[in-house]
Order: sequence, then C-alpha cells, then structure tokens
Amino acid sequence: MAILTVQQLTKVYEGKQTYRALDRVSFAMDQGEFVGIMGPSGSGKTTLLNMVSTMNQPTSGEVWLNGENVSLISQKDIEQFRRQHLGFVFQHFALLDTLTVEENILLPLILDGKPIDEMKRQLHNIATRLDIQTLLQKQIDDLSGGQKQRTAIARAIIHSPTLLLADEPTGNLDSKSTKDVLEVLLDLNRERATSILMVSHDPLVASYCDRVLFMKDGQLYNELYQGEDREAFFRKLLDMLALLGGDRRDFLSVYLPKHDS
Ligand SMILES: Nc1ncnc2c1ncn2[C@@H]1O[C@H](COP(=O)(O)OP(=O)(O)OP(=O)(O)O)[C@@H](O)[C@H]1O
Repeated sequence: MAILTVQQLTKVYEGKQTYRALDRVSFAMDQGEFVGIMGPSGSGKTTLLNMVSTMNQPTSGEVWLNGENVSLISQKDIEQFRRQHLGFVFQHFALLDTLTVEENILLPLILDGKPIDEMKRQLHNIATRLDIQTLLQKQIDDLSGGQKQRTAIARAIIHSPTLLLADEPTGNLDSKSTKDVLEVLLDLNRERATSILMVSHDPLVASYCDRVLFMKDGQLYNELYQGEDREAFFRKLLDMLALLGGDRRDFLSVYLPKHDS
C-alpha cells in the first residue's frame, strides 16, 4: 500500500525572477520502503522534502500521506498531523542544547500529552535499540556527533511515525558514525518497517536504500532499485550521478581529500 503519493508536484519561487524549483514531480512510496533522493546541488531535493513534510506549500500538485491530501488539512490541524505522522532527522541534528538526551527524545510525546508510563516504556525500547541507554541523562553538548544523531533519530521515531524524513542525516558525521547511523536506519526499516525518505549527496549512504530517485533541474530524472548487492548498487549510483552531471564534487566530496574540496 502506498503511504506517500506525490502527484505532479510543482514549486515556483516568486521573486525578482521566478524560479521553478520543482516541476511536475510524481512518485509513490510503499509502506516499509527506504527511498533515497539524489541529484546535483540545486536540483530540488530539499524543496521536495519540504513539500512532503508539509513545511512548505506547493504551487500546484498534491501530496497524499497515509491516505490524506495534506494540502486540505487546516492550519489548525497541520501541526498535530505532522507530529503524528512524520519524523524528521536533519544534518545539524536540531536538538535542544538546554535539555538532556531523555528530555529531547520525550519532547514529541510530551507535546502530544501522552501518559508518563507509556512515555517511559517507549523511551526504554527506543534507547535500547539505538544503544543510547547510558546517555539519557547527559547534556547534548557532551555527546559525539554520532550519539547526537542517534538521539535525533530516537526523537524522530518514538511516536512511530508513518514516514521518517531525513535530509543529509550523515552530512556532519565521520565515516564510523556514518556507518553506525546508517545501520540504525536500516534496522528500523527492516525490523519496525519504518518507511524512510532520505536525501543524500553521498552514493555510499544512498546505497543503503531500496530505491533511489534522481532529480535534475527540478524534475524526476530516473530511479534505480538496489536488488541484492549493495556494492553493485553503489557503482550503479556513481554511474547515474556521472550521467546527471553537475559538479562531481557535490556528491564525491566525501571521498576527496579535504584540501581538494
Ligand atoms: N526560498 C527560496 N526562494 C527562491 N529560490 C529558492 C528557495 N529555496 C530554494 N530555491 C532554489 O530552488 C532550487 C532548488 O533548491 P533545493 O534546496 O531544493 O536544491 P537541492 O537539490 O536540495 O540542493 P542542495 O543539494 O545544494 O541542498 C535552487 O536553485 C535554489 O536556489
């Protein structure tokens, strides 16, 4: 069953010059899929994610999430809808530094007025799964990048959202933490059937997805499925990115020496 359907989505930014950042993008995502979005810088990836997340309104076209046309949800109900159905993971973690790890994770449930017992049970399950049980009373500043991102993932999934949206979730992490975070996302996807839509520049990161959509100049250009072999998929992603053009450093910068980027 499709949990997300995007139909003919178009976004035109008005300004001195109008700019068509998204141009009639259509795709669907099944429950339990792990889908990546790749494409050169400026191709419209974040714009697409912002429309799906209901943070930004399209110029035309529709987003259906869990059977609801999100543009028909009233302003009054949209925050509640977002809190119930969506989880967000960002490159810069977006954690509240003045709160502990536990407080950061529980925040969405507190906002929803969930009973304390249920909150604690959920917290225990999630913290164990993400291996952050010993960090719960720590301040955010005392965590490593990987620990911060695992905390952010815990916060994003504690309410079992319909869809987890991730915008460059490993963009700020070293290679060890990147692998840890990807394994966590893959576990959630495989074991809890969490549906994930993830933007990444990095073909190694995107190779964890079941399917990758490629954007170019605001349009959907192509898609590739992983199949059985992640390494072969990684090579296919590289080939597709080369074909897409743009600045190769957009997506290969992670593999280039620092002075070269
Ligand atoms: N608020 C805005 N007003 C005007 N133009 C915008 C706005 N937001 C984005 N754009 C333009 O829309 C295009 C697509 O931007 P978007 O951020 O979606 O690309 P992206 O593929 O996510 O890029 P990157 O990989 O660099 O993050 C870009 O040319 C950008 O300059």
